[in-house]
Amino acid sequence: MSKIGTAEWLDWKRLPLFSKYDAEASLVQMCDRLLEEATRQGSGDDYVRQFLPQLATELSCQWCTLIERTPEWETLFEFGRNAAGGFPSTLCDEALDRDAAGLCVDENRADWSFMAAPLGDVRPSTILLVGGRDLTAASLSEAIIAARALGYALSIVEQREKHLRRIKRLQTTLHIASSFSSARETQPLLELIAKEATRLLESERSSIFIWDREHKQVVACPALGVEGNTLRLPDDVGIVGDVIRSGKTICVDDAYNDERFDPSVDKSSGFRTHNLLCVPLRNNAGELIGAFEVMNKEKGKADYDDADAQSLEELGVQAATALENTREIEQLSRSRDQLTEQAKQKVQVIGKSSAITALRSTIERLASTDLPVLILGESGTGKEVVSQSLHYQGPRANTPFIAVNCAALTETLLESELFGHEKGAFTDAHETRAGKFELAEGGTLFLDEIGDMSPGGQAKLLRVLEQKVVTRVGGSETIPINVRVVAATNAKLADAVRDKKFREDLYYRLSVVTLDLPPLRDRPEDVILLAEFFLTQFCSQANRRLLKVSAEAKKRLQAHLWPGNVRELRNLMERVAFLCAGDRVEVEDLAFILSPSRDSVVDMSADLSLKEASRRFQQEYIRRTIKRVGGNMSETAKCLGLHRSNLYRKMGQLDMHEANEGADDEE
Ligand SMILES: Nc1ncnc2c1ncn2[C@@H]1O[C@H](COP(=O)(O)OP(=O)(O)OP(=O)(O)O)[C@@H](O)[C@H]1O
Repeated sequence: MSKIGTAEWLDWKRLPLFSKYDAEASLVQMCDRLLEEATRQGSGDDYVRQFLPQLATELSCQWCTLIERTPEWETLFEFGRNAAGGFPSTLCDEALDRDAAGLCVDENRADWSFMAAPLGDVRPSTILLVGGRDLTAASLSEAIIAARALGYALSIVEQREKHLRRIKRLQTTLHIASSFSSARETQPLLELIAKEATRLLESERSSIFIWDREHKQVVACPALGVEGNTLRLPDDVGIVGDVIRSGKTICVDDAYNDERFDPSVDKSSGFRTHNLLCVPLRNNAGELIGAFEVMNKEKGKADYDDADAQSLEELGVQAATALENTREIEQLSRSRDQLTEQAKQKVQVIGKSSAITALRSTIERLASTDLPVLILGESGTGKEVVSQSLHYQGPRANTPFIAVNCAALTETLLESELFGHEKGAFTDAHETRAGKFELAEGGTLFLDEIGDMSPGGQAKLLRVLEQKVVTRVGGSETIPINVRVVAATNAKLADAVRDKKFREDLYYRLSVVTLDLPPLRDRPEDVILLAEFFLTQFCSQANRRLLKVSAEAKKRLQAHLWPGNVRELRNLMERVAFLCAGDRVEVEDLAFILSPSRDSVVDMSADLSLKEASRRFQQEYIRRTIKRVGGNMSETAKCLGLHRSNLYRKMGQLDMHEANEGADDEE
């Protein structure tokens, strides 16, 4: 250490005024250039390295250095050689304490002096120290000006670098957030969050602790090194517990010397935490959902600081939002799977006849393909059930199944119904609406009663099937579609083709595979199976014990001709389930319902209003007509003097279930 004599001092406030002709004037110009350079330069320290030799010349000194007390004195920049060899620590300490520039002579070398000037409040622990042979107190004012200028220059660049670092981190956070948003599952997302936090915060490891309020626990995920990769801990223990309780960030520089630190996680994972940063994890609504922690800042980096905390908090907001999204997606897909499973259970093609057994195995084979299927059969034979079965047994099961009753739509409506329309495309088009093809995207579109489609409708449908794009009515944009089309009809479509009522090209496109459903009267062995299947469904709906069917009643059911096919049987079982008085279905229960004479009788015994009496009469009358014409709805409509779509509407108004089954998409 250098010995120094009595020092002379000058502080910033007592700096004399000087004119542009004074010696200091050129130094002021140098400082001006220094500040300009620092402002221009984005980062780096070239401007200081260039300034020190110029300053040495200006002050006529041989050694020029910037040193910082941390609390030991450390050299930041240096130019020239300290010929005295020693270091005037007393002068430097005093310069900082007094906030004044000081000059003293080295006691071992009378020809060598030191001059120390503090850089001021912007760099409170740094000083400019110079050494040389010809230093005099006259240079103190120059040293103090140069030191101040250096302080401002360093702080300008420091601030700039801080801002640049912040911008870079924000950019990285944004980039990371976009990778979070594409995650669909929680577990891989948690691993991604941990990986990105580790990288962004230059750390060794990161963990997310999800707060399970109900069980007063936090769940560490991923808990690296822990068996099963998850770890549950009480929510009031350790640093994480403190963060959860206070909702505030905690930074720890020496974990094992911090009494809040709980080493049990280290014990379970075999990891050794040195320092850590733990921030509260909040969702978009600001609710605390856990804590987010990074551990062991990379070697060679400073400890975690406020900028790190800010970055981790910001990343935490993105992580929490993404986690909530994946949870919602998972919940939705779970309930979607449940709904699909329920739908699958409901859609069963019941029967043990050889025709139905063969049909089931054909459905199984066709379900995995995208082949267009045409289902033929009398009304009520199960065409829609078969089409649903094709859908739910195949890879499209989780996607929409949309049914359209082509007979229930007029030609003008059909187009907008199938292909959608733009707002204002026609008088009633108040809003833009997607068509059934769009709604069925990825899934199956069931075109029921295809035989009743108008020629114009057939032409448009053919175009869509060929080009696999739809254009909304009134729109110009073509929308690509990926939809499996299954069509059905109770008409003799081949005859309609021969009679030129149905386009041949469309017929061949739709009927790549044809399934012909036999009427119920041709498969009496299925009747009891179906009756019991429906009875189970309706008894549970009616909240009553399952009804047994007596042997006599079974015989009666099998003897019936079932003009309305399975639908008729189903409706009968519905009425039985609700009306049967005993625990067993006896032949009398069926005789009452199946008897042709009773079929036409409307119970007028109760005190009915005229409106209710006529409603019941209409129901009965329509039912009777349907029965009379063998369940053919077009025929029924004709007999009743109604348009087919008006018949469906009427039946809907009369709460007749047959209407829903027959005209799902009735306008
Ligand atoms: N094999 C079957 N197994 C189970 N239920 C069936 C079967 N066949 C028909 N059904 C039931 O009978 C009713 C009528 O069937 P569906 O609507 O599929 O007939 P459809 O041939 O499409 O009639 P329509 O030609 O009048 O539209 C439905 O409730 C359906 O669930």
